[in-house]
Amino acid sequence: MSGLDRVIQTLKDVFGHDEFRSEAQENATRAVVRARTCSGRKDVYISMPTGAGKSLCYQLPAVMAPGITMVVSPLIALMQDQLEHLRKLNICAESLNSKLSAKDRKRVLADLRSSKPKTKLLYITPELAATPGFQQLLETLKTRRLLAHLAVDEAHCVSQWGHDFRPDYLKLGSLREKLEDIPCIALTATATQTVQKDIIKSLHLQEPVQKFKTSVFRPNLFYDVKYKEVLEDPYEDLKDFAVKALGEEGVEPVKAVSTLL
Ligand SMILES: Nc1ncnc2c1ncn2[C@@H]1O[C@H](COP(=O)(O)OP(=O)(O)OP(=O)(O)O)[C@@H](O)[C@H]1O
Repeated sequence: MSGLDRVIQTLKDVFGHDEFRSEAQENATRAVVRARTCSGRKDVYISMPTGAGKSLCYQLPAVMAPGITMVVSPLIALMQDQLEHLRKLNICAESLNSKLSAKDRKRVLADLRSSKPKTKLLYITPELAATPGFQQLLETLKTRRLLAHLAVDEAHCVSQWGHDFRPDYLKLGSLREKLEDIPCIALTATATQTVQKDIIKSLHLQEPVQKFKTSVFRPNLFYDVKYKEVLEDPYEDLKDFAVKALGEEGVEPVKAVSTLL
């Protein structure tokens, strides 16, 4: 089966989606798949709004590739969400973080040190990435040619111009230097040109970087201000709005309610 067909097959069989959500999602995913197999043009930068399906762009290639994809994520809660999602799909995903029990840590490390690790995606915090113990583990994985990709989620945390600057993200530059042969994928939902430049520089993404960007404009989100002083009955007005939103065709109730928050 050709590489392209395998992408669609994996999308359907493993992730349960009939099609890609957008052209950008498809192009970015295919670029990450190709990054391991062709020389040159390896690193990928993905900027798409929240909920656009950025995670699939590294998770699908991770499933297709032999070896382990390492994912840097800034929050343990975010990691947990991803782990739950992947495990429901029967994808072997693990994490190493400060909240892990000693027993689980031992189990994860034993798998990583085994001759054929089952782990396909390993989620780590930027703090852990910088520790000597982890660097040693990484070196071993690299020597054994077990590293497929390095994905950096919420990559804008690397930039002091971004809204979520995390000093530990800066240490990822030296991690990247040690893994310069491994394709790197930087993902963010919020990146201005300045932040984009910072990400590319700090993570030592190799030029020419392949960039996939979609507009952050979200047509389903809007702000509306009503002064309750001029409303006859503000609660009745809010109730009417909620009922209308919940009843709107094609709008899922949860999304409609979140509009009210
Ligand atoms: N091709 C697809 N078809 C249908 N659903 C999809 C597709 N790709 C992703 N999704 C779903 O879209 C939702 C959002 O995906 P995801 O969490 O990857 O978004 P994101 O862009 O990473 O958002 P964030 O910026 O919050 O990390 C998930 O429930 C995911 O399963």
